[in-house]
Amino acid sequence: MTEIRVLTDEAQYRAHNTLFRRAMHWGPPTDEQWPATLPSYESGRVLAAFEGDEMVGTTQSYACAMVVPGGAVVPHAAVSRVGVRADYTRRGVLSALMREQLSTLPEPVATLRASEGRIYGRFGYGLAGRVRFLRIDARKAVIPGSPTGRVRMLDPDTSDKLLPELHAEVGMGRPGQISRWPGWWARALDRKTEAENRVTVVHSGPDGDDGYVCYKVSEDKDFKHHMEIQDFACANADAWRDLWIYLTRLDLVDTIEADAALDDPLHWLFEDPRVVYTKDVYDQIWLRLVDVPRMLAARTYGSADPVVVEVRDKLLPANDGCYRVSPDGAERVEAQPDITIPIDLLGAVYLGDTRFSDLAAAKRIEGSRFAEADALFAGPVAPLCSTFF
Ligand SMILES: CC(=O)SCCNC(=O)CCNC(=O)[C@H](O)C(C)(C)COP(=O)(O)OP(=O)(O)OC[C@H]1O[C@@H](n2cnc3c(N)ncnc32)[C@H](O)[C@@H]1OP(=O)(O)O
Repeated sequence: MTEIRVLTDEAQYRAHNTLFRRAMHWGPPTDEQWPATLPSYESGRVLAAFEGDEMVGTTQSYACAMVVPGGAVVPHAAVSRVGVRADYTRRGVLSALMREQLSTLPEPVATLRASEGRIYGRFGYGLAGRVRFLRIDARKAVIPGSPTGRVRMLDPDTSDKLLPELHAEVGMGRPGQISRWPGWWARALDRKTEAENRVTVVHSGPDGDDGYVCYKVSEDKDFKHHMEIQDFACANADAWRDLWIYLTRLDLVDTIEADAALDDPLHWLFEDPRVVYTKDVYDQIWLRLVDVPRMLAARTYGSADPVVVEVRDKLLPANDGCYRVSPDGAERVEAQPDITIPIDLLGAVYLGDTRFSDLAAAKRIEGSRFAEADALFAGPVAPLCSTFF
């Protein structure tokens, strides 16, 4: 009989971390890694599955906040470290963990990064945001014109102090972006394991600091230099352009690799748009609406005639019901539905990455008036989450 417990002390957290890491085929946390990992264990949010006294499965979540279409910021649970001991898989351990976690989360929405695409739909998570992985030919990347602001390089101590504050100001510009919690920063800024050889530069415009980029450059066996953009956030187009001017004018860099939103207009910066090559598009945000009435009311909607959407949610049946969505908002109603949609697919359309008409074409949902629903849920910009957890 699987029992789910809330873990409470450091020894249990370390066992949790070891189990999760083994499930991912990684070794246990080293003594060097552990001090920066411990702050990522938040009291009350760490669950483990037990068979008798043996820990056999893990999950946890971090409390933070997420931007929804229209710009509102709502409480959000970042779900992570899901793992089941290899000798206990396919016996319902993950299912028990997910049921317990979903029924006790205080936040109205949760997201996670999925190791595999077939796991989380059954628990109501839908693929809600994708990301492009770009490679830029830095030797040919010419941005005409001059920068408008100033870019300055930070020493590591200044960067450690400034970045959390600056990210909170400039890093929440798209639906799907999430705030960062202290345990996230503890790991990201840990110079022993993560931040070694990382460079941070900050952009300032007329109103002060308004963007930053963190990058690392490494050299391969053929003496080519490759830059990896690790973190990039800015509040406006001038900061964005100036930071890219800085990056592409750096000496001794052959290629630059970066993540970007599907609609990122980066190629338009360059004289030759082909210097930006999309290497891959992969799924990033898997989103679970935990409290559907609250989340439908939190976002804004485009212009179209109202549509009644019927939601079906086996795990959290309080969400079941019909919701009338219009440009003025969303409310629960007793009415004939135009569209019936399972909770995972409502998650998929929520941030605007996917359209109802695409799901209908794929025979994943039924109903009518998909064009109106598309117009209501469409957003001006594609979602993105630049915070890996
Ligand atoms: C957010 C993150 O942390 S992502 C990281 C997830 N972790 C990993 O990938 C680590 C390696 N894998 C594991 O630890 C485990 O196999 C897990 C967590 C993926 C699944 O745990 P299990 O306890 O085996 O899942 P459980 O037995 O509850 O299965 C539930 C259902 O999901 C299905 N399922 C589980 N894992 C997979 C998978 N990898 N691919 C396809 N289906 C899967 C099961 O077949 C089962 O289907 P059913 O309900 O139709 O019978």
